[in-house]
Amino acid sequence: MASVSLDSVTLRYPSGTVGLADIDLHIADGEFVALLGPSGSGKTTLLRTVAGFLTPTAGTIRIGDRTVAEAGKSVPPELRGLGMVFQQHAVWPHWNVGRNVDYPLRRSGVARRERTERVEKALTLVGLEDFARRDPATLSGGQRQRVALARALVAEPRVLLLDEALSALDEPLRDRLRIELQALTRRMGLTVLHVTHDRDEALALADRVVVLDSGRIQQIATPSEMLARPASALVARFLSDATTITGMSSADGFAAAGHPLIVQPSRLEGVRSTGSCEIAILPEDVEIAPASGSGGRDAGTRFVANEATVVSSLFGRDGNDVVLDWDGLSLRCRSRSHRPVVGERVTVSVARAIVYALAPAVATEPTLEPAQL
Ligand SMILES: Nc1ncnc2c1ncn2[C@@H]1O[C@H](COP(=O)(O)OP(=O)(O)OP(=O)(O)O)[C@@H](O)[C@H]1O
Repeated sequence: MASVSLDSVTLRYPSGTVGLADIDLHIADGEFVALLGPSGSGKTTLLRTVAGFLTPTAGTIRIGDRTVAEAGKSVPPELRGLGMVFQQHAVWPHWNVGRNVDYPLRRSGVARRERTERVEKALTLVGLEDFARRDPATLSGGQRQRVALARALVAEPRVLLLDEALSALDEPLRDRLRIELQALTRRMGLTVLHVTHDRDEALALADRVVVLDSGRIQQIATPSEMLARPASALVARFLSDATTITGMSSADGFAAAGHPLIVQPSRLEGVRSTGSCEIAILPEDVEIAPASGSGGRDAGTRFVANEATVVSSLFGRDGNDVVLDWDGLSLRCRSRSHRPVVGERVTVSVARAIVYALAPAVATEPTLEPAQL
């Protein structure tokens, strides 16, 4: 097994698009790292650069103590000692399962007897020990993906690269394979780099999660750290469906720009300077309760500043996923006790908000319509 290090890696496509910008990432030997990020953020580009299908424009990549990419030098993928599994089960239909798994060993000229043993061992690892003679066409999606995994593992890779490897599978099969994948890779002590667009999957499997945006690393952290302390408003939005809003921070707390939201100082975390800023409110930090009376605009005249209208209310195992329209602000909350109905008026209070500094260019002056929450 081996570590993977990227130092100042930049990749610019011939079209001029920046795929990766100044990436510094060190994956320890035996670590499971998940790459997350919005569509087009550079996840696949990063994985393919580590794999050797793309050559960085600048920077260095090391696998173990070997430099595999640096200015003017790129070791081809087949010589990097990697195993790879992609979203589409790349299993050759005209070969039986055993032959599919045997392929990397035949290609590297491993002797027949050793190949037989290793194929058997790899199929046993993924729970397909009786499937060597099966025609891939007779397998389920999950079984075909296990064949792909066995073929990646048979060559005893130093690092396993997974590109949306479970994404084409339906639940609950996907859930089962997630469990198997973690058990297997931890037992083998494999270094894993796993690209996924599934936030829960990344958080569930990884020792550390990397969030990318526009080819840049936004945050590297353990799943629990990242959930509790997202490094930017973007990470909070992307990872936790946080609501973000700009405004002014002062000793009196936060006052939103053009919105009645006020958050008391004791409920603010993060950057504590005064001036223009952005806050992120996680869904679990919004508290709602049925509004008293008819709520909202009293007889069409009095505006009740901390009341909102329920736009949607989805049932969830960990609480109801509720979206509110609060004076034009779409606010997402997770309500454990109360499942409101669409159109209902509720009172809103914010238990915690995380403050982020704003770049001066995008700072906005607040229009204050204070409401004490
Ligand atoms: N071959 C290419 N030529 C030019 N630009 C490319 C190429 N491949 C990707 N890009 C661009 O590089 C950026 C990163 O793309 P990439 O496929 O790595 O994103 P991603 O995070 O994997 O996205 P998704 O989740 O949609 O698969 C995007 O702006 C994309 O349009």
